[in-house]
Amino acid sequence: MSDTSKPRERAIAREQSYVDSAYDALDRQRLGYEKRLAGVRTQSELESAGARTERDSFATHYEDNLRRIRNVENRLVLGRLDFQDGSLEHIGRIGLRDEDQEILLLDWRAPQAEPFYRATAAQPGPVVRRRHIQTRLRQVTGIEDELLDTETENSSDLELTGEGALMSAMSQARDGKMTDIVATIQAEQDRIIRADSTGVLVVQGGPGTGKTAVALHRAAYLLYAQRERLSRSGVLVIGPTPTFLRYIDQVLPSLGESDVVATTIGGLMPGVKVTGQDAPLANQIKSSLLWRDIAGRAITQLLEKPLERSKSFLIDSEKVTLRRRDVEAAQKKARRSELKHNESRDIYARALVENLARQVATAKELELEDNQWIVADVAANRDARREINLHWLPTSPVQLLEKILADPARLASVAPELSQTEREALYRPLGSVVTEADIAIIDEFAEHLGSFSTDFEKHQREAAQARDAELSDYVSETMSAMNLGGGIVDADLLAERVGATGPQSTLAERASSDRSWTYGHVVVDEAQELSPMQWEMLIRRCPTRSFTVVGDLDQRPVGSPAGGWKELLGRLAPQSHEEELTISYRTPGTVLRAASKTLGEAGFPVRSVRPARDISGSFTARPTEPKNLIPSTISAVSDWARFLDGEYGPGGGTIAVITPEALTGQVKDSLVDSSALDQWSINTKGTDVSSRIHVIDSAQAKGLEFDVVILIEPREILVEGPGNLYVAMTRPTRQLHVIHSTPLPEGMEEAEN
Ligand SMILES: Nc1ncnc2c1ncn2[C@@H]1O[C@H](COP(=O)(O)OP(=O)(O)OP(=O)(O)O)[C@@H](O)[C@H]1O
Repeated sequence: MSDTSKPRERAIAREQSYVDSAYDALDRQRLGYEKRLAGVRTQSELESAGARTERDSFATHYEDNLRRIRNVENRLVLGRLDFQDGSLEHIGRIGLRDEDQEILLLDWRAPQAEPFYRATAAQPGPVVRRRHIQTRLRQVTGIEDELLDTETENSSDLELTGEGALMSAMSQARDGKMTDIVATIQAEQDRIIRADSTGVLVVQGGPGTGKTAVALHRAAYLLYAQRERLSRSGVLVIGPTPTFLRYIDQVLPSLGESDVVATTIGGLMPGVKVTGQDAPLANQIKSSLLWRDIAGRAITQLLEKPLERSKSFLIDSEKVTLRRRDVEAAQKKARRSELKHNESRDIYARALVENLARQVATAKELELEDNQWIVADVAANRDARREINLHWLPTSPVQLLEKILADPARLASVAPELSQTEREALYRPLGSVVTEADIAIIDEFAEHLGSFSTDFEKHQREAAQARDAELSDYVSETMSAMNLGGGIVDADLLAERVGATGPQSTLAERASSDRSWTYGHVVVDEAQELSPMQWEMLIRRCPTRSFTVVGDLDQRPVGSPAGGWKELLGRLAPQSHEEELTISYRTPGTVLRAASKTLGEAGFPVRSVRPARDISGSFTARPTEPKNLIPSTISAVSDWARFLDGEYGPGGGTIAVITPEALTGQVKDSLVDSSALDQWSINTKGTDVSSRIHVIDSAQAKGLEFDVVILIEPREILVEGPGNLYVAMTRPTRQLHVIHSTPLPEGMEEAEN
């Protein structure tokens, strides 16, 4: 670098050499793990199972680390803080040290990195300068400095930090995958990300205020700050739709974190797949906490029935009688055990088998204690077994729900609170598919029933538990012998990982396949939609009640629970406290104002949201004839795709056509068939988030964003629900274009003029 070069170029060159040394350190780590991995892999001639297990455990550990290093490669260095005393710190996606163990990069989550997100000109603390470093691949492409020791005016009244980097992040083309915001987290977001994890933190925020981003960065923060606790229990993330989960699935890995289970509410019961949908009334009834009482009644009335009349059998040529009072006594004994229904069945059955065996022994004038073969004969008698089973039926939760819903008389007897109309709304024949609202009920039933497994499965489970215990001792010895561990792995964890067979080797995979798994922390996105039953299910997943709950009450669909957050959270309310996010980083001001005006005019005023930026002309509307609705849509998609080509290069950016529910299929088919759109990929399956063009309804649009939204017939979407229209209008980052053959809703018309 010559002396004549400008100060900015010199600064970039200096940062480049720092960034180079950070990547050198990352490469050294990578090489180290690659070597060790190759080393354990070459130990192929291992005789004992223990030695093989040891090799596998280390291989898994090295592979995990290599994956983590690969994931943080992009934009490794985020920026730098200069302090009053002349010292400086570089902030990175992960912490790194050089060969002399000196800190090269501070992990963004370290307490010393906090001022990078929080220091302001008004409250700079010891910081004199904050520098954002922009990189592409391993190249520094720009720096942005904020001097905090001078009375510099913030260019907006929003107190945005790193405005240049933020504006550049916000105006990037969307590609169907959410990216992390670690370089540009804003102060109000950072306070939430680093908040204490005890209790229920509720984050209310309008569309685009970064609730999802904040919730995921908070998960990464907690995994860092409480590594010890959370690496054993994991974090559960609940999202609204499978498409949404795909949309966010890169964020945590890019922050170097993977011990997270991300699922929808419908995915929370291992082995139960949701393929159906309830009508609104059935959905509403299934949300009610009433099912907690129904569960108890269903079990006592349907599965633990009294014996109406005594039954006699011939066993070993002796006549024995199963009496009503003996069945009752056996049931009482089983209930006293306080085990769950399926699990206490052995106690019940053993009592009755013994009762009948005693009758046989008495008739034969034998001592039962000396003649245990009689017990075996009774247990093997088909008639006796059948009758005993009938009064304490082992059942799976799905079977129990099926049984209740398929039989109106049964439903009436276990749910007398429901009206005839409500019971009719719930009816469905045996063998029907499971819906999302069923899941929380199935979970409640499972809680009362306990595990339902065949004897073979029981035996397998016990054997696996014994194996895990042995393995844990073994790995612990090996670990101390090899000086491994330190921080994120411990003997039990490693043993669990190694001991698990087949693909179920990561904590996330094991947690998601175990209904009774309890997580260390639960993050709930789009939380405004959860029903009381669904909250109950989540409390079970995290009995310590450490939750981050993010959502927007204004985006509630019709039929969602009413009231504020306290009402919504039910039993979680006493532990909850609320924070608010107020600045939208997605939606241009013009579009936000149009949405707010439209909802206000329709009689559903929404909370105010301050836009971080505006794009003039970002809201447009075009009337059309009903017969031209589809051709107009096709030509709008084509026009806007070309517009995006011009803005971001060919194929850049995404377009969503958001339609009323009834039109989605027709519009999608027409777009797919249209030769005018041949050159662009259309998401036909629903989950293909990387397509350029999407045709969805407002429910499917939840949580997502697109460069351009083409909104069809907004008046009809308003009829579906004000929350639906609010969601649909606030998805674009660049342009909202409305096509309508019916008049625009009132506020929208004015906003357009
Ligand atoms: N600090 C930030 N820096 C850069 N981009 C940000 C920041 N905060 C949020 N964003 C971006 O703003 C967009 C909206 O964020 P996000 O989806 O988290 O909002 P949300 O509040 O969950 O929205 P909604 O309620 O509408 O689903 C995303 O593209 C996100 O990356």
